[in-house]
Amino acid sequence: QLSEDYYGSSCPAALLTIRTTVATAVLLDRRMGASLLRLYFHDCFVQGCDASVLLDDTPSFTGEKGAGPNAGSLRGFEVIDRIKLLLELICPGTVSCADILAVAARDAVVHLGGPSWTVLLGRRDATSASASLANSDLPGPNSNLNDLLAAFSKKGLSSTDMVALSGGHTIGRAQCQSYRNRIYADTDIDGTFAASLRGDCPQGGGNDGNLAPLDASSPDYFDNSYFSGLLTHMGLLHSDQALYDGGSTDGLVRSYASNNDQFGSDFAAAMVKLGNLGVLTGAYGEIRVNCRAVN
Ligand code: HEM
Ligand SMILES: [Ca+2]
Repeated sequence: QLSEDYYGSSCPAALLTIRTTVATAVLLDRRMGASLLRLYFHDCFVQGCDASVLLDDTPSFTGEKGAGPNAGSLRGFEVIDRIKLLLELICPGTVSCADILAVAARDAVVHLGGPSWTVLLGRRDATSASASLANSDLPGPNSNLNDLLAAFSKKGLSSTDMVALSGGHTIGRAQCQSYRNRIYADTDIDGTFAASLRGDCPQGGGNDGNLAPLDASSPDYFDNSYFSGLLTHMGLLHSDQALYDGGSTDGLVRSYASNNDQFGSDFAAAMVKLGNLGVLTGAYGEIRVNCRAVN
């Protein structure tokens, strides 16, 4: 029941406002494109695409920001705040934070050279959040292929959707604590690649926050080189290499590595599916005035 032209008469400048704010943010910090894409994924996988991820903790409320996969790692909240501030000036109480996340993710991908797609609109914002669902439903970096397939299947997403969406790791960075296990314990990793990462990510601990690109060859450009990297055993996370490790998804990884258009169209289709998860419409939810707090 989402629709393309949802804000066509109520807030005709909404899409342009989001696009220009995202463009500015990405110009100032290329990584922000990746961070906005991840924010959308972490919203939609927990309670659905309802902006639950944006709610701040209060003395009487614990949201998702402190959950394991999010704490000290999710970025981009200030960009969403800036967009919301502008939209509240031009059409108060109209555009949901959940729709802002969905459009910003699309625009971020486009700005970094990736595919485009139509974002259906009309999501409303949750009045609750779930730290426990964030901990249980977001897959961790040490997941194996079965874990990944199960986590996506739980959301009604296919193995093709899972592999295509994992291609989101064609942009952005991960912290040492997310790939330490991979560079010391895994055997299906390129030796030179592993050695090059070890210096900044000591085995015994420390430097947990040091960053490495998820796609070593073009971390700020949205292309299929993430998949080429998997073919040479240069996936940064254990969960990345799990997609190409002798299992059922090897063939799809090879296809995406050799066909950027196929990756782009499957990624776009899967992003639309992701955007339909658990959406609140009609009388459910609200249009938050401030994305960090319920009205
Ligand atoms: C398949 C299961 C997935 C796992 C296990 C996973 C795990 C992770 C981890 C551990 C990080 C690094 C966090 C840190 O060290 O701070 C990360 C970063 C990232 N993830 Fe995923 N992720 C998955 C799927 C996705 C999907 C579906 C998308 C989007 C479509 C996505 C987009 C990103 C992006 C763009 C970054 C970099 C963010 C930045 O640089 O700020 N991930 N992911
Ligand atoms: Ca959510």
